[in-house]
Amino acid sequence: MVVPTPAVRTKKTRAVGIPTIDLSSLNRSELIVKACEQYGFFKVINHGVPREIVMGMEEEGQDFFSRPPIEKQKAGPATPFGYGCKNIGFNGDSGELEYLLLHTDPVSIFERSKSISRDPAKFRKGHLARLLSYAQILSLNQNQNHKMASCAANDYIEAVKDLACEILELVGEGLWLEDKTILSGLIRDFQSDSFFRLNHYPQFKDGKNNVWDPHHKFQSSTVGDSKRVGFGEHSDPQILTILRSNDVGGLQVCTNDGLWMPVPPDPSDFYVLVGDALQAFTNGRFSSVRHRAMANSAKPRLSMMYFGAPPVDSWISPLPEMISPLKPCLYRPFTWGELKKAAYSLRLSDCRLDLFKSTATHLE
Ligand SMILES: O=C(O)CCC(=O)C(=O)O
Ligand SMILES: [Fe+2]
Repeated sequence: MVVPTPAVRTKKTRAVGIPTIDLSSLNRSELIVKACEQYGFFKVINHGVPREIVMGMEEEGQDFFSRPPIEKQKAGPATPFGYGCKNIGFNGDSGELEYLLLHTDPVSIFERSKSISRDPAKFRKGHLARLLSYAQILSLNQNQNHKMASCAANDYIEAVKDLACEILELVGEGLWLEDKTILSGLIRDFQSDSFFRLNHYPQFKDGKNNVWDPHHKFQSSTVGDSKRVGFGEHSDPQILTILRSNDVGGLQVCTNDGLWMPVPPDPSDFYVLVGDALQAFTNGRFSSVRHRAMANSAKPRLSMMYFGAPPVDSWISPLPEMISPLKPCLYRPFTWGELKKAAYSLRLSDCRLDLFKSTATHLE
């Protein structure tokens, strides 16, 4: 047995600039690497994801969460995929939110589609990934405009997956990796274990003073003094997260000096978060960003996360280019399945990557 390090906690907040990367700029790969090193977090603009695709997904998400609980529960419990309310994970973490967690892996969704669809043969025609997600959304929508919903989800997932891959290829370029597609290849893999998550944070009626006002800077007291946690402090275990929210604030990221930085919402752009797996691949040159979402707004917040992950059996270990006599290998090789299992068996805020350090203390 190995013991994870307790999480760093802090109550302070501060407003500082968020690194913003123009994906059409010439020096984008250097800027991405710099942002991943300094913050493990950045915003991308000029990303090329069409607005209609994003808005289509937002509408479907809003429609889903506006339904009565009994309808939402038809998506099945979120253990691990489906609809969840307040409970996060399996170990007692909770927050002021409801969510829908979907697997983007075509094979497992295909399996699920057999028990969902009234006409499974229909699902076997055409491109699997498209048809399979269709099956999941169909289960949520029953007889309602499910075709539209399935297209919205598939289009969105495809678009953000492409964006994640483009960013990972730029990371490969910026790090001078011999194979620039080594990381993107993992999430493009047919068996990639990537997830898609929609979080809905209901409005907070007493939170009038805490509404995000785009015309004013965050005051340190605005978010820092607000106690309602929507999604507690954690890092994402996957390679990379592509996050987008409606125009309501709540996301905060933890800086290297342990301060919470409020992230202004920007419905037209995406935020990118380095996950634990990328920290391991880069031998700690990038750090996964600790983040949380507060739920203090007088308006409901809807966020959408694409978590880019490798196939369950694929190995994660520091890339050869990241190792040198001065930077010895920090992590032993492990599979994504092992890291995921560690994440499921620990609390949300635990630093599960510590379990895989070369020097981790093994307690028998
Ligand atoms: O809803 C958000 O803005 C953040 C949620 C989050 O960090 C997650 O689902 O992993
Ligand atoms: Fe997260």
